[in-house]
Amino acid sequence: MKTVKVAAAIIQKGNQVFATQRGYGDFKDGWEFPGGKIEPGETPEEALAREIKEELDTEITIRKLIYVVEYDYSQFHLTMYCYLCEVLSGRLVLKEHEAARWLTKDTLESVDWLPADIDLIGKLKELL
Ligand SMILES: Nc1nc2c([nH]c(=O)n2[C@H]2C[C@H](O)[C@@H](COP(=O)(O)OP(=O)(O)OP(=O)(O)O)O2)c(=O)[nH]1
Ligand SMILES: [Mg+2]
Repeated sequence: MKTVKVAAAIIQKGNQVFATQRGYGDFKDGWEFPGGKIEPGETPEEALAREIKEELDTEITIRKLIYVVEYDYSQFHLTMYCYLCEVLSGRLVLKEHEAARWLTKDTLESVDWLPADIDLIGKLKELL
């Protein structure tokens, strides 16, 4: 099966993290952490900075890798590097997503996460 490598940003502000709702494609309306596919020649961190600029018009500070998701979708295997980040500059403008929410430990499960994110959400609950 094909492996898709993705970098995702868990943008943290105090005890909250920034979740976004997909605005198009196969997983439309599902909730995720912003980010996207790592292109050939890019490090995961480079891909992440580029994706967050494209998707949210925001510069981030990437703090650390906190989790690597490995998940089998029917069409591909997903490897997703998840980084704790902070906003450096910019206003988190939704260029591609249809909605966004700041979630706390207590509201983390109030949105409909993509299937691959479920284990990560459990881990985040411990962390927040
Ligand atoms: N960004 C992101 N993608 C996720 C998450 N969970 C999850 O299963 N995915 C899947 C959905 C997609 O199949 C893939 C990442 O794709 P993406 O659509 O964000 O990639 P991209 O920004 O490069 O967009 P595109 O140009 O391919 O449309 O990973 C998540 O939390 N964040
Ligand atoms: Mg994306």
